[in-house]
Amino acid sequence: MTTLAARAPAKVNVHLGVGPLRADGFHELHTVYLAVSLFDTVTVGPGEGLSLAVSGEGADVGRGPGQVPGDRTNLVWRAAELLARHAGVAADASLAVAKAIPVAAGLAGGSADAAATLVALDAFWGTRAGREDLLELAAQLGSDVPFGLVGGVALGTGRGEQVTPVLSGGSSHWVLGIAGEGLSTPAVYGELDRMRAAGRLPEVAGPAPAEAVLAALRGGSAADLGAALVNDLQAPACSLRSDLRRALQAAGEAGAVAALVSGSGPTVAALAADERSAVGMAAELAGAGVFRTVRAVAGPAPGARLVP
Ligand SMILES: C[C@](O)(CO)[C@H](O)COP(=O)(O)OP(=O)(O)OC[C@H]1O[C@@H](n2ccc(N)nc2=O)[C@H](O)[C@@H]1O
Ligand SMILES: Nc1ncnc2c1ncn2[C@@H]1O[C@H](COP(=O)(O)OP(=O)(O)OP(=O)(O)O)[C@@H](O)[C@H]1O
Repeated sequence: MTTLAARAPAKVNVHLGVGPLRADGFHELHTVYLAVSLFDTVTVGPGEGLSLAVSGEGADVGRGPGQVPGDRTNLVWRAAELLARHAGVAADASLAVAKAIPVAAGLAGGSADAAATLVALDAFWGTRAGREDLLELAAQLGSDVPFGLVGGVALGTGRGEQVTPVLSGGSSHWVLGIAGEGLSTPAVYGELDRMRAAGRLPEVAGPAPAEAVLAALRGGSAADLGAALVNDLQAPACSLRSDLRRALQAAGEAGAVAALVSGSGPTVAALAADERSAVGMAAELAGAGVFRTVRAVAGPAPGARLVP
């Protein structure tokens, strides 16, 4: 076999209820993940030991904030080592990741790459890990990685790693706008804790339940979905990056049904009434000078899959 490729999607959290900080350093979540049509691709081939090449739009290789590591700390490399150890095979493969998902944007790009790597190498090495084993390995790599395998629409509980697929009626159309530099996920969770402790946000006993957004997704109406969107990390992300308020406002002015920060940000996810209006909104927002990158996408998209 020469090479094999798998791709995995970016996500938007259409509901992100965050509970108090747990003793293990994570927060209890009730989240609803929506996979959208923006994919990274991981290609694997023969090699002695592991090697990694990173390419793609905005894929700046390095160790700094917002950069993609080109070494064994990359989630692609870590996923390969983990699967090899689990299956008892030699970790021999050349790995190449082509990034389309913006880095440190709250779109779970690194998690998508880890999920795609598990799927590609499981086939390439013939390790035949079962679905449950792959989900377990994914959870060891990061809270968002199991959802990268599952895709579609799913409820995430625990620290986000326990995923249960849910029904949704039809698709939704979004414009993703990325303003300025990336944001660090731990920094945004830390800011939430500080804001709650200082009384700038109410303290919570547990994560906000996701029922309203789940009902809106089942119904399939963009207006209902827009009214139900929740992200507890939006206020801390805006506190760290004041330009995000202006970016959310720009999405509203361009005709979004509703807009929210995606995950830990700084991506703004603007919900459109339909595909046509998403294309129009993307053109308008690209010209507004607020965003560095603008993409029209649709959800739900499939989870990590081999590319035929
Ligand atoms: C913001 C989200 O993208 C929403 O889906 C995720 O919660 C983040 O998931 P992720 O990037 O896969 O995060 P991980 O790699 O598991 O954790 C990175 C750091 O984020 C914080 N973290 C993450 C998940 C969680 N439920 N509580 C947390 O407090 C912790 O400081 C943790 O050390
Ligand atoms: N394959 C990868 N692609 C991108 N970043 C990676 C990768 N592997 C490791 N990283 C590291 O992870 C950091 C966060 O990248 P990522 O693009 O996954 O952020 P994110 O979308 O905000 O994550 P999330 O939404 O899951 O919190 C990067 O700054 C980088 O240091």
